[in-house]
Parts: sequence; C-alpha cells; structure tokens
Amino acid sequence: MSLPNQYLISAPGKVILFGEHAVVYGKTAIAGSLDGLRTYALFEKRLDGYFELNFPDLGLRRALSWPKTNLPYHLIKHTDSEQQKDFMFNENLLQALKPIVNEGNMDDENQLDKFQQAAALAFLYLVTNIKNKQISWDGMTIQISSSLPIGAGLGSSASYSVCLATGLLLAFGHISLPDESNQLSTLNSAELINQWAFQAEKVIQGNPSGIDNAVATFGGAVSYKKGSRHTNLKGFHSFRFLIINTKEPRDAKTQIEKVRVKREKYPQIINHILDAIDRISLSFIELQSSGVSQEEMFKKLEELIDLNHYLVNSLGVSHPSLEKIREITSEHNLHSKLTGAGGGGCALTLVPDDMPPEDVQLVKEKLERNEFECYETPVGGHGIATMYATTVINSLEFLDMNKNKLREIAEWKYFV
Ligand SMILES: Nc1ncnc2c1ncn2[C@@H]1O[C@H](COP(=O)(O)OP(=O)(O)O)[C@@H](O)[C@H]1O
Ligand SMILES: C[C@@](O)(CCOP(=O)(O)O)CC(=O)O
Ligand SMILES: [Mg+2]
Repeated sequence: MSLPNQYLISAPGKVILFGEHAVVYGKTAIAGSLDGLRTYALFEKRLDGYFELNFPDLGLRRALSWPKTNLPYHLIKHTDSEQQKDFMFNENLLQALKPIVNEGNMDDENQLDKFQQAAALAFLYLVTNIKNKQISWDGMTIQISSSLPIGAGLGSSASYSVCLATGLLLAFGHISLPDESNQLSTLNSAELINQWAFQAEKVIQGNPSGIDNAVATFGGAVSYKKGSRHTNLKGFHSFRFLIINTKEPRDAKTQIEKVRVKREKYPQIINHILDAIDRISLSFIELQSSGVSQEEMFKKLEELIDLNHYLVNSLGVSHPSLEKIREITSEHNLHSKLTGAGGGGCALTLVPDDMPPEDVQLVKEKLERNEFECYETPVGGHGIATMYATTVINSLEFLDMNKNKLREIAEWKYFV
C-alpha cells in the first residue's frame, strides 16, 4: 500500500493547575490539555533529499533547509526495532547539529535567535535520529502554525515536539494512521510519539519532566509523576478557568535552570518547598474523592491555588506582571497562580461557575487595559493527541488559513 504524500497533524497545548517545576524533581503535578489551543503541522513529501522547515510563528519568514547529506548520521546507532530503542539522550548528536543549523541558511549578519535555533535543532535532532524506513519519503517540506502563544507557559514546545515526532514517525514508516479496529497498535503508536516528543522537548527545554508532551500526546486532564503512567482525573474539567497571558517573554529552559541552581545552593530548603508543592497536588487528588460539597471543594481549591503560587514564587520564578494579575483578579475575589515555567508567560485564574458573564467581562477588560491577554478555553475536554486530514491542502493554503478554520477543515482522527 502506498503511503500518503502529505500528513496534517495537530496537538494541543496544556495548562498546569498544580506542581510545575516540582514535577521536574519527581513530584506530582496536575495538568489538562487545551483542546482549543493547538499546533498544526503539514508534512509534504519531497524526492530530492532535502528537509525544509517553515515556522513563521517565530518571526522567521523564510524556510530553513538542509540536504540529508549534511546530517551526522554516523553518530546514530539504530536498533532493529525502533519500538525497543534505548531513549538515552544523544548529547553528541545535539552538539554536532549546532553548527549545521546555520549551514546554507544563515550568514554572519543573519543569525537565528535562540528560540528559532531551539526549534530548528529539535527538528534536526529527530530527523537525524529516527531511522527512515520509507525510501519514498526522501525528504520533506514542513509547515508549522500554532494558535498557542509561544513561550508563555502553555506547552507550545511540547505540542510542536509532538507534531514533529508524529509526522516523522508516519513519514519514515514507523507508525500508521489511527486505526479504530486496532486500538492497541494505535495506542502503541501514541506511546512512541510521546517518547520521541520527549527527546525534542529535551532539546528545547533542557531538563523537562515529560508532563507537557504526555498531555499533548494523550490529552485529557491528568495527575502526572515522572516515570509513572499518568492517571486521568475526572473532576478537573468541571472547573472554569481564565488563562491570562502577561505577554512577558521568557523561555522555560532559563526558568528550569534558575530552580536547579537555587536547589543546588539550598538543597535542604528547596527540597522542602518541592515536597510542599507535591502535597498540594496530592491534596487536590484527595479532594476529588473526598465527597465534600462543591462549595467547599471550590474554597479549598482557591486556597491551594494561593499556596502553590506562594511556593513557586519562593523558587524565584514569578514576575511583577504575574503579581499584577494576582492583584487585579483578587480585587474581584478571584484566585490566580502562575502556570508553566513562570518568569512571565501565563497565569491561571479560577472562576466560579455562577459568576455572571458581565462580571467576568469586567475583570477581562481591566486585565486587557493592563495589556494582558485573556483566554477562556475548556481544559482537559477533547484534548486528544494527534489528528490527520483526508483533505488535500497545499502549503500556501495552510499558511494562509485562519487557525480556527484549520481546526475545522478536515476529518480529524484521534490516536487516543
Ligand atoms: N509554532 C512553533 N514553531 C516553531 N517553534 C515552536 C513553536 N512553538 C514552540 N516552539 C519552540 O518552543 C519554544 C518555546 O518553548 P518553551 O520555552 O518551553 O515555552 P512554552 O511554555 O510555550 O512551551 C520556542 O522558542 C520554539 O523553539
Ligand atoms: C516548569 C515545567 O514544570 C513546566 C514548563 O512548562 P512550559 O514549557 O513553560 O509550558 C517544566 C516541565 O515540567 O517540563
Ligand atoms: Mg515548553
């Protein structure tokens, strides 16, 4: 059977309710997928041995391209089955790819910034490392388009990584499109996507916990602990949240590194803070099955949100703009915390179900007057991993397309 000549893929962003940063150190975190905020990727087959990548969301208006003859394949040890691949991170490969990113693309005056560099490196890391079993895909052109704010704590890096991993595993013949009659094989494909996406996340974030790529791959609302399978939580998506973007640029890698340095300097203190954050996530899980009234649950959730914010603030990853959001929302008796890596990026605000729309509107207007941007999107609902299109579209149509339209154009199929 011949493989399609193009794949259209989409993966959601995520929001962390509790446990960011602590989750990197093996603690529990609670997160849900953002079905309405997604990254889209169009993969098109080429026959000339070139890999071309377009990511206009990062302000790069032209394509980056690399001939496969430039890639350091000699640094890869392939196993017979990629399913059993040892997922040790290949640091030598990453170092070898750094000078290759610019080759033929940039000159001394035009350099990629560190965000563009990370995006290109994550792609090159995967494309070199995943064995091409499919001679028919001798190169490809990839277009990326995301409706997520990038570098803002909503997991754009993971949803980008999941899209790349899915497209490459499909194009190189490791997985098939979702098959309703073979759910086990489809689930195994999702597991493989998740493992490869985690490698790309490492390129972008340095030391990720894996929560973001797991949520972008498997969707849903989950409690997650490094190394163990995440558990679906029923109650999370019944809450209503506002997500508020400070628009203060930051990258997760720097914030994660900041916490690492602090922990190295004050291990006794920081480990206790991380343990306390763990207790917050566990309290949330306990609360879900405690049988308390909805009203009491809401009150406790507000308290946990405040506690979690104070603790991550003490790790040094808040920002004046995030504190400003807490101040504005608290004037309306709403409770907020930073979400994601912090240092800017987004805050998450819990909104009572019965808050009148005009009151919510008032808060939003006040936030927008302070140059913040608000999103109200369901959490953990339909946040399933990846999709594919049966409709053929070309690159230009893809890039021109309104992102909401992109969501509607095709008959999407889910892996999970
Ligand atoms: N649409 C996209 N196109 C290209 N690169 C992307 C895209 N989305 C995310 N990335 C990569 O992920 C990085 C942001 O990751 P990170 O700092 O972890 O923030 P986030 O909270 O959004 O995950 C970007 O600098 C870029 O390298
Ligand atoms: C800080 C951290 O807990 C979340 C980072 O999320 P984001 O990349 O800022 O969306 C790191 C991680 O878990 O990988
Ligand atoms: Mg990220």
